[in-house]
Amino acid sequence: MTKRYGDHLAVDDLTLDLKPGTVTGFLGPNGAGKSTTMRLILGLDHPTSGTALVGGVPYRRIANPLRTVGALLDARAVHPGRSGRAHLAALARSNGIPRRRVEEVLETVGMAGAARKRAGTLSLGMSQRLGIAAALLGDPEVLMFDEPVNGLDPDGVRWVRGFMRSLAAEGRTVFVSSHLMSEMQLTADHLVVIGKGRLILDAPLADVLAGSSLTAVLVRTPHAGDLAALLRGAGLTVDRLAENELEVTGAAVERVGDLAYEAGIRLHELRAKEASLEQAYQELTSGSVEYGVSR
Ligand SMILES: Nc1ncnc2c1ncn2[C@@H]1O[C@H](COP(=O)(O)OP(=O)(O)OP(=O)(O)O)[C@@H](O)[C@H]1O
Repeated sequence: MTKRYGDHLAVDDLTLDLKPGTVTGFLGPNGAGKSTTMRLILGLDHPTSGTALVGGVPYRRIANPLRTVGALLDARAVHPGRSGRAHLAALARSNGIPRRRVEEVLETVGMAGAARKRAGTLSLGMSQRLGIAAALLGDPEVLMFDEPVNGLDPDGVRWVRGFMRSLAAEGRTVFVSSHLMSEMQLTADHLVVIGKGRLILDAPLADVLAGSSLTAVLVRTPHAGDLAALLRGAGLTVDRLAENELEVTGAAVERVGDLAYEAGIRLHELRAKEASLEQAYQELTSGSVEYGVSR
């Protein structure tokens, strides 16, 4: 899809395929086009060119959309004078969803006790929970959340994380945007990164972390000199951190272990030191075009 506002390209020739059974984390700097992409998928805005399909169908053609796609874009977009329960009941009625489902989702998100409060008086965290409840109402196969942990306390953050994982484990397609790299590292299986509306990266989380130049293998051995020479000979980059400690880049932990074993070099420690997603993300979005699109 492409979305142009005047001469500003908010989404620039973006192609994505979101898979069931997966939490796809959607990352990008402010103004990158994440919310716009979600709005385009939900038919809240029209792409300038291209299409978004949900299960092969444009959102606007889905008969009971809440039963197919649940979304939380803006937790405060609820009538402030209505109770959480009344809000959910209205949504259920207009989408042919049985009334008992309202109590179920209130229970699921842990706000049954606050269901009578007017939406306008809820804390941001409780509003987020109400928004998640609304997204779940139709028991949809596809769930989209724009910054769902925004405003949540640590307990709430942990709850959302576990919840996203369990939705994906049930085979649902979960698409979630966030600014919190550390959070995505714990939540997502797959990452999509955009910058200035363009796709920068579309890859499994594990590949992103492994591909970062900051990912290294740490080795402790009484024969650090011999091992360093051996690994350099095999084309790897080796830093000697201490008398008996090396940091190796350019190979996975298995390769380093195998090379040492074959040369009969005793190891006292061998472990992968993963780059944090934060670091990998910074490498990716540092603005250089040479990162381009990679899969
Ligand atoms: N209705 C609109 N009219 C004009 N410009 C818009 C409109 N909606 C979004 N934009 C612009 O499109 C770009 C992408 O905005 P969008 O909200 O999708 O980014 P985002 O990645 O969600 O950002 P954030 O992380 O800050 O929420 C921004 O430059 C924004 O100003």
